[in-house]
Amino acid sequence: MAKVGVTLEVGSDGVAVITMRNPPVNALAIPVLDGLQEKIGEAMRRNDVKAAVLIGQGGRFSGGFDINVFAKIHQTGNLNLLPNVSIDLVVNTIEDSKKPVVAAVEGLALGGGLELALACNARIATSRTQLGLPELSLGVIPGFGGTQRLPRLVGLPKAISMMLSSKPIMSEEGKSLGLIDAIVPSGELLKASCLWALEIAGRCKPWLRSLHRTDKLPPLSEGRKILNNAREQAKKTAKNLPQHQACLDVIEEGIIHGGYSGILREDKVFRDLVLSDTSKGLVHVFFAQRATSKVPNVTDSGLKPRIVKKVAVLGGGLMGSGIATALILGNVNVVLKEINNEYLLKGIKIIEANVQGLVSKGKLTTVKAEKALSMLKGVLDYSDFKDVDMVIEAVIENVSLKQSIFSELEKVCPLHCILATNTSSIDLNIVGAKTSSQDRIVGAHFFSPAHVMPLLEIVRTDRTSPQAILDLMTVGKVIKKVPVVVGNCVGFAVNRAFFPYAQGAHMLIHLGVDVFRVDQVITSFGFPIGPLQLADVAGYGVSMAVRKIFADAFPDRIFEGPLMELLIKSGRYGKNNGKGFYIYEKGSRPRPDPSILPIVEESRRLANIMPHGKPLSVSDQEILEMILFPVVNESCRVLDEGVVVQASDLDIASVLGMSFPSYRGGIIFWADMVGADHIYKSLKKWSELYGSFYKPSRFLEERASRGVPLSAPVSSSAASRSRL
Ligand SMILES: C[C@H](O)CC(=O)SCCNC(=O)CCNC(=O)[C@H](O)C(C)(C)COP(=O)(O)OP(=O)(O)OC[C@H]1O[C@@H](n2cnc3c(N)ncnc32)[C@H](O)[C@@H]1OP(=O)(O)O
Repeated sequence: MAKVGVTLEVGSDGVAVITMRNPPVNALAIPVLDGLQEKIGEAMRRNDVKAAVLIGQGGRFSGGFDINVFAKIHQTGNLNLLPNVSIDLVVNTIEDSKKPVVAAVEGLALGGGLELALACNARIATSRTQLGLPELSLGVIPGFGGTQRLPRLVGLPKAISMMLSSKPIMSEEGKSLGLIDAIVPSGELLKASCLWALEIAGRCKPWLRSLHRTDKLPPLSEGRKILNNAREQAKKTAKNLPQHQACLDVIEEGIIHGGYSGILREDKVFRDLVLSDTSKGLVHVFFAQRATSKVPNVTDSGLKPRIVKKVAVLGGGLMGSGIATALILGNVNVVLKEINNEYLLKGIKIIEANVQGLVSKGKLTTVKAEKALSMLKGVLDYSDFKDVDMVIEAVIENVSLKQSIFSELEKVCPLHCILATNTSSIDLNIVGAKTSSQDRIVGAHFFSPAHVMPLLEIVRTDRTSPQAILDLMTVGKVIKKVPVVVGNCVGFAVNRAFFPYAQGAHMLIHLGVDVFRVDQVITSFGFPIGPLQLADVAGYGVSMAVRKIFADAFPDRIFEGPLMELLIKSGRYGKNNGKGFYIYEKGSRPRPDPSILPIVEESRRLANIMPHGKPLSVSDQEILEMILFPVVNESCRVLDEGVVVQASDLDIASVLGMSFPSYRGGIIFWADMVGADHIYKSLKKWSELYGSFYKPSRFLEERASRGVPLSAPVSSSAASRSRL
């Protein structure tokens, strides 16, 4: 039996059981869709069939249309690869069939998977089954009729919220909304669904066609009001994303002109959106994120991850407490060690506040919060370290302190214990220099706030064992992070690639560009905050320390304007002391602080880099490029040195660690969309005008001259320099 396809089996009760098979999630690949057309058609023609049940193999109904098809269309531009499903299969073959079809839904029904179920005459589900239409998160809208049938089953407001948020609901909620007809235990799903289908055929249960229903739809004027509110909301929350407004327009079409008309419009808009840059970026991110789980010589080496039950966190500062919070929320026992009672209590308080914050936002129940906090133990010595499986050190960035901690850890922890450090800047070989456990030493670089930011950069040296990496990757996944394995270098992948980000902003300010315009351009591009507000949030002390590290490592390409020093001298440290580029007041959005301008003027005067002493006149596009192209340039060096396994890892790291807009696909994907040639020529021009900060890297120059995308794998000679 082929691994991918559809089977039909007719039972003695006269019910045809039609099973979709495409492990692991029964994605609706073309052979599955063809198989459905064929087998459902056959069931409708056969005289021994009274009704049909649609089910997915292996406890999962379907994860939706095969996203690989989108990727193929993005590569080729060939829209003909999209099958005609919405009318031929979903309306004509399923919904308008002469015999009832019931969906037996287990595990998950997402996207096209749920849309098939919506077209069936009833839906029977197991408990805790995920139901959702996440298409907008891929830059498209539902394309198998979901925009029309979901509002008709659950009502307009709920349908809009499910589609615009892309978040699934559970079958229990689906039952209360009328999306699901009954919830049954897993072992009884097929039997109950067959019975339901027979009862519809026998007219003991209503024979409902979702597209024909209107009972849950509001009157036209109310519907328009709901849609207009959603449009206004989406303008704020989904800036730059065409699929949100398009989805609302398509829903409206169906409310005004009827479901079938809505289906036709949906099909057209769906096809237009598949080719949008947004869809290209988001589909790339979907696969890139999954590709981070495949690390050569680690995940393919046959090793099994060991269970990590207990982790010690050293240091209860902001990072240590955030890491401890993430661990206890993931059901991992944590021992938090500090050097004195005062610091320990401070750390525990931060953790409690982190957990409480999630409860207040409705993201965690009180019961789960209590359970999480019960997994935390504060200590002042190493006696509890004798049975820990992993230690994550998160003390201040001080080489000799870290070295002495690691040599101590080697003595007090069991032999299998992984010794991880959260350093963001110190070479791991130096951290572990005074131990003989280099194989167990690994970087666990979390991003602040560690219990919120999804990226976990796992830093390996040439001596870190594959087992230690695999175990840390597994812990990362348990605590719902996305682990990206990177090589050991100054700043690792993310901070290294983005070190020119703040400096690019400072360069522009000193060239005479308005401070707040810089942030505005960057937020219009899609970052949540600009580089100057980011400096406020991180604190100027941190910015100065980071700049020093990079200035030492890469003196040839650093821009050091005097602005930060002047700000600190005038008593400004950023958001922490309430004095930054912006004014921060509780309950309102940060406002630009005009009192910063004389300091900026003074800094410009001291730096004296404005051409002919006059402020540079630039467009918003140039501002964007003068900040992001240097980041692309440094990213090229990261690729050239083999710091990441593949270019797409840097995309994911930039999205999850730096909040680069996901719909632009990540830093390298975006750069390839812009074109290496344009980036190279721009940097070259600016390097001649403004100095070596902009000097194009060898890698960029080579790719641009050969017309090879930056994302293409590095050559074998470069791969031999890999740090992985
Ligand atoms: C016309 C329609 O309206 C359009 C659509 O239906 S678009 C598709 C809508 N569906 C989605 O967006 C769901 C996408 N998938 C997911 O969110 C998650 O994979 C999931 C919740 C289904 C399962 O998650 P999880 O168990 O963690 O497994 P995960 O690692 O993500 O996926 C397992 C494998 O299935 C693949 N996969 C999952 N959904 C897929 C899909 N819809 N198409 C193709 N492959 C898919 C993944 O790429 C991964 O492959 P890999 O092992 O080779 O890396």
